[in-house]
Amino acid sequence: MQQRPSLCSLEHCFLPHDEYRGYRIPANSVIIGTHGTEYSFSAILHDETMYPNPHKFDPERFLLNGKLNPEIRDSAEAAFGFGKRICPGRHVASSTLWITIASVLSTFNVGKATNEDGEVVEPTYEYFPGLVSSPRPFHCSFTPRSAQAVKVIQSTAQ
Ligand code: HEM
Repeated sequence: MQQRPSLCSLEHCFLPHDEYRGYRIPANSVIIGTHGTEYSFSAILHDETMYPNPHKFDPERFLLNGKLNPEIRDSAEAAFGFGKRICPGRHVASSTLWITIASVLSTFNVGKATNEDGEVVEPTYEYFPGLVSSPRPFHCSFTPRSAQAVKVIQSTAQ
């Protein structure tokens, strides 16, 4: 089974015993924040009360009249962890994702793949299982947006 390695550590060992909202946490318990898993509807990022139909790819759920909807929790509030062990790479990660996605979308039309008969191939939306999951490979289509975009893309090839 193929699984990408992760830079980040999610699990923490709780040294003294403690109590949180009436739940007893014995000493040395392993604590893992439930950010989200591909099978879960209760994890923070798949909370149906906050994100209806949480497994649907639906970026518009974060928008209201073309702007960020303040009623919808920003997923970055949970995706990078919490408290003193929050991900120290979160600003690098967010900026890198932003510039990478913006660069791709400014130069390519991204869409579903077609087969040899010209029929649209629906993506599978399947994930590798695991604590940190990633999508299984799927076919899609990248088409340069213009002749100018082709020049920009070619200028980046070494
Ligand atoms: C989208 C990309 C990333 C996501 C979603 C992510 C998410 C996380 C999460 C959930 C944790 C655990 C926080 C906790 O226990 O509360 C974590 C920890 C960590 N991350 Fe990231 N991370 C990302 C990128 C990066 C990058 C680019 C770096 C380094 C350049 C990095 C370095 C670390 C380190 C060193 C820790 C352990 C921090 C500690 O235990 O004190 N991460 N990350």
